[in-house]
Amino acid sequence: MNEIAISVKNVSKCFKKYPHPVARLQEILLPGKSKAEEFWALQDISFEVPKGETLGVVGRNGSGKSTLLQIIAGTLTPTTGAVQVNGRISALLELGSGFNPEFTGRQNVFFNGRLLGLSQKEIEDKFDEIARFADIGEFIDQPVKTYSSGMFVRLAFAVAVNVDPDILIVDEALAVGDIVFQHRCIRRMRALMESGITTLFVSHDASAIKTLCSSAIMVHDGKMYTSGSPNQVIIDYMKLVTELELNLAPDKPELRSDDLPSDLDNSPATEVPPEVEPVRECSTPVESESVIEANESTKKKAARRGNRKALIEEIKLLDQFEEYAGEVPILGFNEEVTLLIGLKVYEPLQGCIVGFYVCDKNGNEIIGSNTFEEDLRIGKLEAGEELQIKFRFKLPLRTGSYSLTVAGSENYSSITFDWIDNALVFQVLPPNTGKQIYALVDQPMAVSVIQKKLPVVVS
Ligand SMILES: Nc1ncnc2c1ncn2[C@@H]1O[C@H](COP(=O)(O)OP(=O)(O)OP(=O)(O)O)[C@@H](O)[C@H]1O
Repeated sequence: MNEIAISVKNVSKCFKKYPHPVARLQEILLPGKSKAEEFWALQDISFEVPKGETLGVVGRNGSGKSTLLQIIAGTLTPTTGAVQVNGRISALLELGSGFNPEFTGRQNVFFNGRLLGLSQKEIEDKFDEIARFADIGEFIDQPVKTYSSGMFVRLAFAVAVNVDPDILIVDEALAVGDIVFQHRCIRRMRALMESGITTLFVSHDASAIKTLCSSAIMVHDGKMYTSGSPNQVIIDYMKLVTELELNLAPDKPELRSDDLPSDLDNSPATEVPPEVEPVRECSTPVESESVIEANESTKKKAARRGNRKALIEEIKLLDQFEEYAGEVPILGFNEEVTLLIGLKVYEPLQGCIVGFYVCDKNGNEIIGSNTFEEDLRIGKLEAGEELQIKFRFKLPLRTGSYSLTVAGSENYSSITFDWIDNALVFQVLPPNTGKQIYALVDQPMAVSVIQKKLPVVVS
């Protein structure tokens, strides 16, 4: 069994909230007459992170993520519960926390290094690498109070990732630096993850969570809402966010497999749309056991959200001959396919936009578009109308299995009426030329070589 790097057991955190600052003083002077209100920022959170794993933490603003990370990093104590950490933690929690504003960047590197348990010699050995990574030039010898927020994060990140931590905790800090720096951070974090360190990564960036993390948790209103694969947690997160926007939020996460029809029962629709599964054409017999497995797993992971003013009632892939490709299509490399989306309107719409993504196993969006971007405008729609939309595109993809996300939103409000993740899974076969595809997508390309002959040496 994997060694556990972080164990969080039944952790809760209660803050006191005072109506005004004087109330805090009154509490000290007149104990027993406190006007403070208790606020539980975290309630009964438990999870474990095995050594070497990268755990993504997602949740809306104020859900308790920073509080949780600060408790794990040891800068806050839990009110109840326990945290056990095996290894040295380097945390990038709040911008500039741990930096003394009067010290120069150089002095802060040494100050922080010592706080993290490194010897003077160890920091001296690492200093050049830290300064190179931060890349803030002469500012390294200026007081950090003169830094821009970008410089701050550069130095903080450079220190955090170069002190040989066993556990790295990163809270959203990557969003502050410029794009070049963000890329450098991601590369460095990947290298650290591959070297076997344990990472906790808080971000609102779904694709960063999906690409960087091996698993994820979602905190909502201070409670553990869901946990699992990054892709599934992001799907649950997006579903909750949409439902909260539409005032449809459930108190608890819903089952994600067979309960799709009932997951929007509170919809304000006047003419109630039928309870539907995400539509797959089921009449064609499945071809093999692996196909059956793929279908079962699709069904388990499919997730649906939206206000149901219109519903996607048909999703089919057609092969290069425009023939139905089956429930779990197996398609050729670069095959031209047609995605057919059938829509039924249940309440009037001020026009709509329908789109799709082809996602890889981690949920990264590889191909996608929508009717608006393709210059196809769909005008006002009345209840009862039905539409069939076709996207035709090629699949220049690496061999493997992919899923389709299909969605529609109302034109002017941009409110989603139906969004189905993992609506359908399909396989892409290797190219029959024998060419090996290493990247996610293969582009046709021209290659040439100019070989310069070495001058003939006459002896
Ligand atoms: N020191 C504190 N005293 C009182 N309440 C606090 C304190 N720190 C945090 N809170 C409250 O606890 C809740 C959780 O805050 P936290 O910063 O952990 O959320 P978050 O998920 O990290 O949010 P964000 O994504 O905006 O950073 C919030 O309602 C916040 O106001």
